[in-house]
Amino acid sequence: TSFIFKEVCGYPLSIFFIVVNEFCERFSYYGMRAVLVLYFKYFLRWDDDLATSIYHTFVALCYLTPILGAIVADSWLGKFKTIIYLSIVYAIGQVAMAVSAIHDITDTDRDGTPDNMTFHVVLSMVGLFLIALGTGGIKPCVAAFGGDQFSDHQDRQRRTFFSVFYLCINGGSLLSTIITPILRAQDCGIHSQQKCYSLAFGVPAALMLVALVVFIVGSGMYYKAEPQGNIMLDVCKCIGFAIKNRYRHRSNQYPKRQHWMDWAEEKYDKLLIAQIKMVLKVLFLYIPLPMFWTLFDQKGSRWTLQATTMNGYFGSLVIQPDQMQTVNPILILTLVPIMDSVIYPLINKCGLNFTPLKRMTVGMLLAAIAFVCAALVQIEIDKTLPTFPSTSQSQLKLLNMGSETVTIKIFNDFFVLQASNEYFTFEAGQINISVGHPEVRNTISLAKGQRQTLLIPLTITDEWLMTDDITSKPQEGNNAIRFVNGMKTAVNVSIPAANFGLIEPFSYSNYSLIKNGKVTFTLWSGSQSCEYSTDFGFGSSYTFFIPSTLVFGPNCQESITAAEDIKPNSVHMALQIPQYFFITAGEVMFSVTGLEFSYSQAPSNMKAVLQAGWLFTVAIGNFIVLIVAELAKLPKQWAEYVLFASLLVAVCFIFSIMAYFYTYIDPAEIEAQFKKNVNEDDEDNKHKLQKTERSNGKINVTKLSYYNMA
Ligand SMILES: CC(C)C[C@H](NC(=O)[C@@H](N)Cc1ccccc1)C(=O)O
Repeated sequence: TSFIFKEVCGYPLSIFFIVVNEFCERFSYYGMRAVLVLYFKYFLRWDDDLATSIYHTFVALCYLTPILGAIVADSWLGKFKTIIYLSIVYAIGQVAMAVSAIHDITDTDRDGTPDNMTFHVVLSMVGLFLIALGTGGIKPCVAAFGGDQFSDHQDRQRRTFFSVFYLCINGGSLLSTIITPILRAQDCGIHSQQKCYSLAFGVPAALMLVALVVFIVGSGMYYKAEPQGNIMLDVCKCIGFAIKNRYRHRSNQYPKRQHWMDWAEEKYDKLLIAQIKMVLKVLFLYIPLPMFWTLFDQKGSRWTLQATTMNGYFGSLVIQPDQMQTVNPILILTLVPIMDSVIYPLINKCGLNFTPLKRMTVGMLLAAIAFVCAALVQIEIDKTLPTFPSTSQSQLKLLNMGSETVTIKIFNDFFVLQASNEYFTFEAGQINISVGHPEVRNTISLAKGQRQTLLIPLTITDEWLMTDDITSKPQEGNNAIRFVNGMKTAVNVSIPAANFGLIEPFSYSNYSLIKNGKVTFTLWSGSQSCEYSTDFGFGSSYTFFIPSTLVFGPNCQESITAAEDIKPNSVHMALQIPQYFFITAGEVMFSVTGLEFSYSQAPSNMKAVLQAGWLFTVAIGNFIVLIVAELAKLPKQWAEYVLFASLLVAVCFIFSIMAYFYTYIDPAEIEAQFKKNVNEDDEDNKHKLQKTERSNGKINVTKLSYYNMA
């Protein structure tokens, strides 16, 4: 097809539209993905399990649909039309998501909650399906279409294009993962104000429309390779025939052929057979690759959970656990240019031939190192975690509600205390406790696997109270807070974000979860009030004791005491930076290189198919996470990290052997030779034909017997 070819600094101008399109599309995808789980949980009101499994199913689907997109592009519509049509599907999906998040549509009683949840669920599921189809479908086409814009001699420019392409992916995703959570946190609505998920989905929808428009604007400048018929069907038929024919001629009387695909020669074109051999060689090499993605994609799950047990204060800035993920695109934006302009040229200067497959091997090793770092950080975190009772044990803490210290005897140990900050561990069952002079004895029952606090009343002869305490670290960096009222009157405790309710005399409240930062509690007793302020870190639990001697007035800061049930997270989130650094350096070497490798090694009519094969390794990697995590169930998280690192090192070893035997090819060159062969149909020339292969990244000329050209 005809097109206007314009070049800027040696690069086709058309790629400008392609990279801008990718930037907007990735903004749209990652922006929507960033708030998806919260939308499931808080808007659709699904539980954590359902929300997580639908989320992962959606992500997996996004990496399975590239196969569909590639088949449509390579065999029917061509990449250009496939991108346009599927982008429209994609944009409709994003708009459906935005509409599904407008609570006012079904909020007939105007109480702020949707009244017909089925409408919202169905619309959002349809939306997600369309998005998965769209994003997955266009993904292999956009990268391959970009690669198509370069001519055969523009190898260096094409490599740079793939790096810039990767930068755009990460620029778009970085911006959107910062922006959409902010949009979600706004209040909006017609009849009542609710969290603005519709805006958080609406902006990605708008960006997808921008992506589509930008892509269409560049239309006249693209080189559009024509689709060459239903290539996938031909490939399947050809492979099927080769297998059948080989089986039919299994007896020793038939001479062996060099490659099992050569058994298709009777019926199929030699060029097609050669192209299938090229693709199969690369696909075989892909077998170990999903393991890299298995580790890589745990950034969003395991590493984020790890961050929830860490301290996120960076000076006055507080980083939320899920925000740590933005370190990845930030590092990509810095590492890709450094690698391309400093590290790789430096390695070249040292005379080392750092081939794509060697880069990918190093990338895998770096990812394994990242997991070793994650294990080391986990060991540090584990040291700071509380030791909870085993299933046969119980832990007990004492809180004296009186103003005088009392002597307490448990078995033969004496304690003189107001309150004990530490838990004492016992075998579960009954224990005898004596308190004060004259001694008041009591037998208390300790529950198995529980933490409890014994509240010793003001008058020790009164009934003793036992509270059930928290037995796990509060999730997502929250702090679990409760109050014990030692006063003779009921007290109401509140903060803007939570109300502990009315706490009866000599009684206690339930735990409430509150965020980190400075919190001011207001205590009310009748018309009297006072304020108590304190600072919270991440993941702590406190029992605040209101003594009988408390005087209501401007403040009650001095009187209230805090017992630390669980210490705040003390290992700093900055310690995750090394693991992010290694996984991202690994990603640059593995993923950016792999993207380009998949393009350069694919025959012209199967470029998108190999891109889809590459993305398929991502989908398999995600499934492995689910399977290994489910099967291994290691008691210690650090051990699971070490297991994943070891698996990747083992896989990397296998991959390096496979890579050693891989011969780089130039598909365009081979195809050209074939075509020349057919055109000339000259016996003499045929014998002269030699195969141009790239061995260890350098072009060398060898016999082309493998591809059976002669
Ligand atoms: C997995 C994909 C093949 C590669 C690519 N992803 C990335 O480049 C990630 N670094 C982007 C990212 C952004 C924010 C949080 C985590 C990851 C892609 O999406 O095409």
